Amino acid sequence: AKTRHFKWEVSYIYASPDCNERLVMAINGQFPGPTIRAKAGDTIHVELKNALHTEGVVIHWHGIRQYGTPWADGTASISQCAINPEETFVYRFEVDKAGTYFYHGHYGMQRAAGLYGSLIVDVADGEEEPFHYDADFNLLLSDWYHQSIYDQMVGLSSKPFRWIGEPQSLLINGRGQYNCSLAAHVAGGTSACNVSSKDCAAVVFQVLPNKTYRLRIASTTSLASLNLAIGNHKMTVVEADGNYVEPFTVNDMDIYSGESYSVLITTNQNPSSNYWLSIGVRGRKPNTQPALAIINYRPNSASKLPESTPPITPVWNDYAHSKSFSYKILAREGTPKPPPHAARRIAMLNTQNRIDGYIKWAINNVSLALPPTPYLGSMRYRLKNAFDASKPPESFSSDYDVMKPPTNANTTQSTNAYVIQLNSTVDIILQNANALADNVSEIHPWHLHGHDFWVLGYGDGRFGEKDVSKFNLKNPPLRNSVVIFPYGWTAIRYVADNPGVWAFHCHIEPHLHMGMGVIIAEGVEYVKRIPKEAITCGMTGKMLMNNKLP
Ligand SMILES: O=C1O[C@H]([C@@H](O)CO)C(O)=C1O
Repeated sequence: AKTRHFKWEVSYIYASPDCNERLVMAINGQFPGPTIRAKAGDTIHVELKNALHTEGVVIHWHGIRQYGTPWADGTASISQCAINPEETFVYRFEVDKAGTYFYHGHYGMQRAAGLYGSLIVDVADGEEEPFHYDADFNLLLSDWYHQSIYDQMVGLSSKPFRWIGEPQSLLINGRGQYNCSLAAHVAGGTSACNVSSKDCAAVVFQVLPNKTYRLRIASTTSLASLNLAIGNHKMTVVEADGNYVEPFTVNDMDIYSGESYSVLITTNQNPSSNYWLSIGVRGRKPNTQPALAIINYRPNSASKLPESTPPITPVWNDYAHSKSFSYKILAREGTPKPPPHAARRIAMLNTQNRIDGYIKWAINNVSLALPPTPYLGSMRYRLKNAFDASKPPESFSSDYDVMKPPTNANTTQSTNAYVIQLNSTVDIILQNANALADNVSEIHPWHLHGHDFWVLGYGDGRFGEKDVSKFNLKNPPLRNSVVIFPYGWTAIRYVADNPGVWAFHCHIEPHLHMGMGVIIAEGVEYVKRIPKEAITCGMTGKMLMNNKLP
């Protein structure tokens, strides 16, 4: 195994991801940031310099469990202090499992400003993937707003509330089209794109006929749930979130923010043509053009536009279609199985609420607020009053009607955390509900830091004790992200085997900003000495200054 060294600088640059120039957060002047490619067992060493003028920054390595390095998880106020301008922080961690990952900002809404990139882990030398392919491609999917993230954040925390609305464009590897279509010549009804800048030209994937390609697809969208399809080609899903799944073949797939997949495609179509790859919006009434990329069968010219129309995204609220995809995802044989029983079950009700007229999201009526001192340090060194020491609720009222808006929408904000017994097995039931408006319940993709979990099942309506007997303990997929469908529930199980403090939250950037997440802590007393640079702020900063490191 190798140690791979990177020297990165985060700064804003001018770029035109969808042919409209804006400030974009970049790494070493690149947007999206550089792709990290490593082998399982390698150590990644990133010296991250904050070259922003007046704000802090952190980077989260999404899907990497950070065994033994919880301070490298890159979550501001949770695992570390935000890195100040001109300062450098070293992220050093092992990538222990092959798979398709990515990294992104985890401070304020910096992810939505463009702070993201791919992290691909190949199998270790001498190991083989359990499927064959000739070459692979990365597709990092995102959505893009023309409004700055400051404008967005202020709007979300203003009274009256100003919702950010739907994104202006969808991006594939940082490139998209705003209010126009690359396929206007065949699609009709849309205006043709004037792709004047290379920043926003069509992304081209060059292939040879009769080969098999692995598409590594990850979504780091701020808001949008996506559907991806390729004209004339079927896709065989083989990986989800860095875990192998039992292969299954589909014409199109949904992908939610925070998820990653690998699919295999075979280039067995008429080789004299090129084909569209399309991503469009699911789960919210779309007001954003699909993004298109070109599968370019060599030796055709890449600029030869496909003659067929791009695949059409399923209707946004066809949830049956989305569910049928999610339900097909099962563990590949050989995947570790869940323990047969859980020691604790936490039910988490997801609701939209109000505090003094400000709109929030809450879990069991607690809307997450982050403390000035990162939990990892304040818990490790047992500092008093660094955060709310109360216990967050284990469940919610038995008469809560998830099909109706909350009868009492008033919520409370708290920095409290779930403390989990080290090495215990925990079930979490994520329960969706009606939002503030009548007849509205939205998709929320939840992401757990520091662990993979098993997805034991999904259901419609309110979860009940009878549903426990339907849990899939035979071949539940291992993942780090999972969706809850409108008015439905999702059950997960995980083993709390990673000493540290971890976020578990909705991966929709504005929803997290509005409090949609919880903090879980386990075995913090076993965390080895935390690098001082990670905790030199707030109360841990004072502790270090007083030379009181226990
Ligand atoms: O958090 C959200 O707020 C709006 C809406 O519910 C209130 O304007 C919306 O669509 C969200 O997802």
